[in-house]
Amino acid sequence: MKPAVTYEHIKTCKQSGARLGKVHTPHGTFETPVFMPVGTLATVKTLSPEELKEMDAGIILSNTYHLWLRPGHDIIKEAGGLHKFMNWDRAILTDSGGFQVFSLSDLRKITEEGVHFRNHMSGEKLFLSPEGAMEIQNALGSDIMMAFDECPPYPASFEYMKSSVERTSRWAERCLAAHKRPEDQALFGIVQGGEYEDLRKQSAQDLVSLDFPGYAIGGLSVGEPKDVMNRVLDFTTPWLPADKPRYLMGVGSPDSLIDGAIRGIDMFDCVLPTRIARNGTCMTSEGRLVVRNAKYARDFRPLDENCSCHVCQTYSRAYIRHLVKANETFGFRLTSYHNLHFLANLMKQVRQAIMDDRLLDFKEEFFEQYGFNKE
Ligand SMILES: CC1(C)O[C@@H]2[C@@H](CO[C@@]3(CNc4nc5cc6c(=O)[nH]c(N)nc6cc5[nH]4)OC(C)(C)O[C@@H]23)O1
Ligand SMILES: [Zn+2]
Repeated sequence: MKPAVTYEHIKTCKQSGARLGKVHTPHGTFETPVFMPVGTLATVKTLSPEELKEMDAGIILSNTYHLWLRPGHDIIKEAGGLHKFMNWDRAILTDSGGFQVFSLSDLRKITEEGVHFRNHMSGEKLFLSPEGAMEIQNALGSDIMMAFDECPPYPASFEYMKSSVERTSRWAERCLAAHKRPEDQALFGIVQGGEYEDLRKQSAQDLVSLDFPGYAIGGLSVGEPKDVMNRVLDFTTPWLPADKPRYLMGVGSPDSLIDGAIRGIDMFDCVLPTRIARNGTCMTSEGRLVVRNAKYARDFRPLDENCSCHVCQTYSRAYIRHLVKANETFGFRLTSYHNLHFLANLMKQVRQAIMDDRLLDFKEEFFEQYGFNKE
């Protein structure tokens, strides 16, 4: 059977080893490396699908855990699936819920069967298993589904991490067995193992032996230093097949996106750009800009003088500062639009640098201008 999602390798950057590719899905093709805007509750907060198309977003992310609790996957199924429900006709990836349980709710108890926890809003006792996570994602109809995994807290002991990796591998098998629509929806495995090289290798080999159509690297962007993340990528990606997509979960700062692409990652997601936008912080080519600062009260320049987005062509820092200070929703729409456009444009520049075999040079130039080298 033809897999629902396939990876097409275009070229490898001679200077960095980064790869340029395309991912073909039942809802269209997107180029990689790609940053995926996060739409946890079936909306990329404050923005419309039309605005996301303006910035050429080819895939967005949503969450099993959140949509199961609210509005309920049965309602979304009745609506004809998540694409129809939210009027998004391009690709959707859904995370499986395991991580969200750990990052959102307390009173969690993990067993071989699955995870017992409380609804983070109502306190109601709930249970989620690999089979449950598959049923919900099959109902949502996402093009890419994630396996139900455990993302252990950082740091974790080797012993705990080893038993967790082995359970996550057993859960991955249960996910494959429970997945009802492999011809329409691709199920990606999630590699765990913390910062332990042999556990990352064991996790990757366990999952590759199950022949998933794509692989995520989980257990990162959970508070570890950036050099730890980069080291884990260096010794994990070589165990993943070159002809399948590689997805680094939860990563969205400009430096980590470039460093991840250099290490062979194709897909990224993070709430960072839209989360910081809602408190008035913007990503610009000269670094972060906190537009609510008083120094911008009479600054009539755009957020970013090097940005081609409609926000930067139309509105001033003074106006956006005024809106954000007044807690006006339009202000957060403008900062969110710009931040996502900024990352979409960054990934376009990364793809061009790979095409031109100069991603390491691009990294140097970008870091210099953005100010990372000063960090
Ligand atoms: C960077 C930034 C701003 O992103 C925020 C906040 C804290 O980090 C984030 C992002 N990091 C992140 N790591 C992940 C690991 C896994 C994983 O191992 N398995 C599965 N199924 N899903 C995952 C999703 C992940 N998201 O995770 C939450 C808690 C969702 O908020 C995000 O700091
Ligand atoms: Zn802009």
